Amino acid sequence: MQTLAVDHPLVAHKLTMLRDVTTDSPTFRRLADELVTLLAYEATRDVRVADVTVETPLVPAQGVQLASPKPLVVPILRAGLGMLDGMTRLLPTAEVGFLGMIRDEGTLQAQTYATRLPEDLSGRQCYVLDPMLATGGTLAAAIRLLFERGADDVTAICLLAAPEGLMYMEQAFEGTQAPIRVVTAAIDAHLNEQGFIMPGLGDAGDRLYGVV
Ligand SMILES: O=P(O)(O)OC[C@H]1O[C@H](OP(=O)(O)OP(=O)(O)O)[C@H](O)[C@@H]1O
Ligand SMILES: O=c1cc[nH]c(=O)[nH]1
Ligand SMILES: [Mg+2]
Repeated sequence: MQTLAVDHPLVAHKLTMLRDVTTDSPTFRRLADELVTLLAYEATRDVRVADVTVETPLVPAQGVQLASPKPLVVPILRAGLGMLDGMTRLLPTAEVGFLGMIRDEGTLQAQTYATRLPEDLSGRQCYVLDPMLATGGTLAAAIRLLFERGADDVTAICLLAAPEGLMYMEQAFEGTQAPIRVVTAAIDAHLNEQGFIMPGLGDAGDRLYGVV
C-alpha cells in the first residue's frame, strides 16, 4: 500500500478551516469540495490513459485520453457524498457507484447498509471517497468489496487519516498484488478512546449534513 499526505499550502489552509469548530456547514461543504479537487489531482497521477491523435487547426498531434473501461468513483455514504462533486469535476466521464456504510460507535465495526456497484469491476480503476480514515475498518471493508468484484487498482482519497488506521490497512492488505493507494490531506496524531481522529475535525458526516 502506498500512502501520500499531500504537502501543499492550499491543502493545509483549507484543512485548517475544516478543522475549525466555528466553520459552519455550508462553508464546510464548500471547503471539502475544494480540497477533494486538489487531492484528486495527486490521486489520479496513475489514471490509465490511451494514446490518441487529434487534429489541431494546423497538424495532427499526439495526445492521450482516459482509457476504457472508465474509472469508477465510489463515495462511501454518508460523509463521502460531500466529496463526490469535487472528484467528478476532475473526472467528469467517470462512472459512480455507491456504498452505504456506518461505523457502530460502540464496537467501532463497520456495517454495510447499501451497495450499488457494477457487478463486474474487472480491469477497473476505482477511486474510493471517504473523508475520515480512523480505525480503517470502513475503508478496508469497502476495498475488499471492490476486489471481490474484480477491481485491480484502488485509490482512496481521505481528508484525514490516523496512523492506527493506516497501519490496519497495511496489515489487512499485506501481500495483495493489486496497487492500493491512500491519498490524504494529513496524517493526524492518533485516535482517542472513542475512535475519533485527534486533533481531527470531529464527525465529518455531522459537520456536512447535521446530526441524525
Ligand atoms: O475508519 P473507521 O473507524 O471505520 O471510521 C471512519 C468512518 O466513520 C465515518 O462514517 P460514519 O460511520 O460516521 O457514517 P456517516 O458517514 O454516515 O456519518 C467516516 O465517514 C468513515 O466512513
Ligand atoms: O474522527 C472521526 C472518526 C470517524 N468518523 C468521523 O467522522 N470522524
Ligand atoms: Mg458520521
